[in-house]
Amino acid sequence: MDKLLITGGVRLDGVVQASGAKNAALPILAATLLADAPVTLTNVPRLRDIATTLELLGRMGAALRREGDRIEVEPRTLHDFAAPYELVKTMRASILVLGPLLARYGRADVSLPGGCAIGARPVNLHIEGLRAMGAEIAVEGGYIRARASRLRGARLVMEMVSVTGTENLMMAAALAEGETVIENAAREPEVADLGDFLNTLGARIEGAGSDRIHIHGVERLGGGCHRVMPDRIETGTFLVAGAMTGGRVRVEQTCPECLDVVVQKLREAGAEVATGDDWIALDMHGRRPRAVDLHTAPHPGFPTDMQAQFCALNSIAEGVGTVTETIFENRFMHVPELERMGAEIRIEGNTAICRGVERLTAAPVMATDLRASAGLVLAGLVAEGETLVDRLYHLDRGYDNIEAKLHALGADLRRTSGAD
Ligand SMILES: CC(=O)N[C@H]1[C@@H](OP(=O)(O)OP(=O)(O)OC[C@H]2O[C@@H](n3ccc(=O)[nH]c3=O)[C@H](O)[C@@H]2O)O[C@H](CO)[C@@H](O)[C@@H]1O
Ligand SMILES: C=C(OP(=O)(O)O)C(=O)O
Repeated sequence: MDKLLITGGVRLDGVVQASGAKNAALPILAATLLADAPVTLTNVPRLRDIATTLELLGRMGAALRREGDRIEVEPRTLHDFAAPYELVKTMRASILVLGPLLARYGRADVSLPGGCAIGARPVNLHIEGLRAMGAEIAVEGGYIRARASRLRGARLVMEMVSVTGTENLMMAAALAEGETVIENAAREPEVADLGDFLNTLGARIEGAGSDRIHIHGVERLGGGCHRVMPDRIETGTFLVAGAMTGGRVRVEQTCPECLDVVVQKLREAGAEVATGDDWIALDMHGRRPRAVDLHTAPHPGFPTDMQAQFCALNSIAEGVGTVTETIFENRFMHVPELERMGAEIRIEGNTAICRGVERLTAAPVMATDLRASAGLVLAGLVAEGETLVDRLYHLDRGYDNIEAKLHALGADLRRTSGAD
């Protein structure tokens, strides 16, 4: 099992290119199932979750070709309409094939994802929305078994803001008969990117990226080409790395307007941050960050996927900072590991109260989920000594070549196999 060995204490300095966004590429790959012609995607990140999605699409019968960051999908050879438990359990985003399969092929058997290390993660809103569009859905044996001759457009009012829920329903509605309106839709930029992709294939979607999405169902979707948007969470992670090490980091090929709140928090932490069309440059001028207070919220609020990284920042910052998690009930698994490195953090309900320490000390730590791993890597970058981050497969789900990118910024780290 791969581990990351990090020698802390280097002030990061340099330029890094953002990869394509995992959380845009996954729904877009699922949406290729709606098409009636080949689809080409570019800027697809090299991640374990992408490999899992390709395995899923391949098992269903899609023909796939991958070259670097480019993936071609021929969906017309599809013959199997199931997402089995063994794949869904490794990647919750598999639930995103539910809407496309049902809308395009009239049937889908998708394993229930269940919870994961960060919380319960229910999908009742996906099921209720599809039912409102006329689908017959049974939940049995751990599977969602959905059938529909043709979905009908409907007015869907989301009781909670759900990112994958909005995406599943938007994809299903693209091929439904008539009009669908999704109220209280998730406003994440990745939802907008999915809407743009579907419109490229011939869908008629307005308002994706706002809280009200209007979809005029069409008879068929054709092929097309789409460039996946940049990864705002990867971008934010590198910026926090710059801030924590007192360094200077410029992220290019990214999406500054998707990171407004994160940039605001970095400025509050004392960083000088400049932005351009597609770049963000952070300079911490060798200073120690100031602790920040934040609470996670659906976009445009502070992203839950950046919370662990800011816990790491607060752990070495000046002062006391509070991080309140409102999306998931159990997303503080990084806290006990940070404490093993000397962080002083107290959890009260859904808030982590952190009094920054002058320095962390290296320790072997264990990653429990994707962003927790990112938080521990960041802590390792500033800790005294050699930090060994175990269970790196979590990190590989969502960070494209992270060690090479950090290395380019001057970090001292290397991947080791379990045998080392
Ligand atoms: C709003 C939000 O920040 N969503 C995050 C969520 O997306 P993801 O799509 O995984 O989760 P949702 O957005 O659906 O969940 C948001 C909230 O709604 C609840 N819920 C969701 C669906 C449902 O059918 N019933 C229900 O009760 C969830 O328990 C959660 O508290 O995790 C992703 C991975 O960390 C993040 O990238 C997203 O930013
Ligand atoms: C937890 C994440 O992903 P997933 O929803 O695939 O578990 C994430 O992107 O931070």
